[in-house]
Amino acid sequence: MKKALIEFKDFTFQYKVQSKPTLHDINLTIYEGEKVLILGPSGSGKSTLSNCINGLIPFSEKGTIKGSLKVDGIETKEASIFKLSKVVGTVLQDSDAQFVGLSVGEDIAFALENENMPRSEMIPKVEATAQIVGMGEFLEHLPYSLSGGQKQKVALAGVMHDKVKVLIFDEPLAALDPHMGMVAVDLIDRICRDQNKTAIIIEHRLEDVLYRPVDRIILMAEGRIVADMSPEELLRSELLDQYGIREPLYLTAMKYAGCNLQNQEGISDLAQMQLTKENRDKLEEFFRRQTDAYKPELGEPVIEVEDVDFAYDKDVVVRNVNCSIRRGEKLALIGKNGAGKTTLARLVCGINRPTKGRIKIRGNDYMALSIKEIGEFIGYVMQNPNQMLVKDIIHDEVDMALKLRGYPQEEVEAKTKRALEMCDLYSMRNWPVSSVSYGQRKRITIATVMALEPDVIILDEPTAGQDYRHYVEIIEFINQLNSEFGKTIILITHDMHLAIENTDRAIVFADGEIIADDHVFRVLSDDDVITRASLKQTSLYTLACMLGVSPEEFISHFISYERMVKAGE
Ligand SMILES: Nc1ncnc2c1ncn2[C@@H]1O[C@H](COP(=O)(O)OP(=O)(O)OP(=O)(O)O)[C@@H](O)[C@H]1O
Ligand SMILES: Nc1ncnc2c1ncn2[C@@H]1O[C@H](COP(=O)(O)OP(=O)(O)OP(=O)(O)O)[C@@H](O)[C@H]1O
Repeated sequence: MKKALIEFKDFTFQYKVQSKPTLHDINLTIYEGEKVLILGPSGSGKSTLSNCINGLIPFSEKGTIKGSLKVDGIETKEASIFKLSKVVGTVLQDSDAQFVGLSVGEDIAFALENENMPRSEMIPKVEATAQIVGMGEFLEHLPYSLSGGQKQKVALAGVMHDKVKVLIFDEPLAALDPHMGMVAVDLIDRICRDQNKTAIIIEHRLEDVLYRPVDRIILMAEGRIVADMSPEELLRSELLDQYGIREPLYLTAMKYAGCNLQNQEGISDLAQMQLTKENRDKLEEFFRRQTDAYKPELGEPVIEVEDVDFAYDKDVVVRNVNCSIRRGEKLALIGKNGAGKTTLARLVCGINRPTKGRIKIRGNDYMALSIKEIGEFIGYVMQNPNQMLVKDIIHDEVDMALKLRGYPQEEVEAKTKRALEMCDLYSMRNWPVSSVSYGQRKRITIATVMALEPDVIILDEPTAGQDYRHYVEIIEFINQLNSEFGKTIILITHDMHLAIENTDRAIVFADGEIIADDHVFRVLSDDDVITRASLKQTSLYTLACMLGVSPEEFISHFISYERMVKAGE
């Protein structure tokens, strides 16, 4: 019989600063060697649950525990965080908070140094590990000089040599490019199987995590466990819908086609799934239905990037970039980690200026404009909310830029209230920023930028860390800004699901250069671009191949059909 490694019994936890418990009556056993996925809406207590397992609660985050939690036989509230760190390793949601070394190499070597491994043995191990996550050339680099995804890759490499029995991954995929996301899911799978480790994965991207099988899915809502079942059972149930979890794209397509999911075997593993005759016929019929391709109406160019290069010191990281973005466009900047997407966004906002070439805003060279002046026209929501937040209270954070710009008090209040309401934060406006979850912090930064009502909005991974309800709200809100107010939207994202459903054009980056600029569905049907830019096909592509129809046409049809369904809602 398998050994119980993590045992919650009638466990309740209340943060010191909260008036009610965040976790209620948790009864949960996780066995040695299991791979468990935790799903649940934002704020449902997923990170709190995992921080109880790794000991951050109650040692760093104070509060009251009732009931019992044993990890490898240790009652956590009676142990030290040092003792628990020998059993549990964590890849945190915020990779900035994760770095312990002064360089990439030192960081990856940390666990090995703790074991006093001789340098001659350690160096090749560190090099090999860095190679696996694609960071072999960055061993000497400093943490601050890495892109968001590069930091996440180092964090993953760092736990590969941990001798711990349990590994927790808190949203490991959010910052990784699509191909690296697949590598990470595979890596986690291999670590579990080869080293018999127990893995707990918290992730909103169900489609991406299910690239490799998981044993169980635990669904949390409002601090309680509401389901604990196999992926197969969960995907067949109504629970994803009921608790607002985004389902994989192929399931959406099957539902649009009217497929019967109850008698469809292998529904959690698309690669192995054998479509029933009935479902195949339904999907083929769905594909034959005619829909009009959607054509957005676009205005004049608002941003023009001409022959732009940019170098940090001597390293040229963006090379010969040319693109023109028109008023009212909704486009995605996609591509490999470290390819230069964030750098381009920073250049367009004037935070950095080109070392060669020029950028025009509304037809004029922007060199004469200050960052503040550019900020009136272009709003930029950064990838990591913790890099943007400076105030203690949510409301003060959102009204700060309006006050700095000297708006009359009444207008400041009205605009702040509107932005808070749009981001579902109004009821929390007087809360301290420090007491809300990562996903909630991301929404604060979106509200901060929205309050200024800029014409162009650049959002760096806007949906990372969001549950589906907030994902939909944010996306609908962004779509509304675009369709009703003609705002130009630029999404930097690794989420191909998001790009396919919500943008009309993708600019694809690889190694500092633009390698494609076309419709999203066309880009995602081009094998060469996918490989060079470290992208991946969505499950719609796989489904089209199973049906033997053109993936490009199938995806294009799916997008038009979905827009028609949404327009009718
Ligand atoms: N350090 C803290 N101090 C006080 N309250 C906290 C703290 N961290 C989280 N909470 C509260 O606990 C609740 C659950 O937060 P938690 O981070 O566990 O949610 P989550 O399910 O991981 O959410 P997300 O998907 O947004 O990361 C939140 O509503 C939050 O207000
Ligand atoms: N402050 C800095 N100093 C030196 N190099 C930097 C700095 N910031 C970024 N870089 C480097 O510039 C390159 C481009 O980084 P950028 O953040 O633009 O990539 P990205 O495409 O947004 O990546 P990701 O998808 O991982 O967020 C990377 O190789 C990165 O290491």
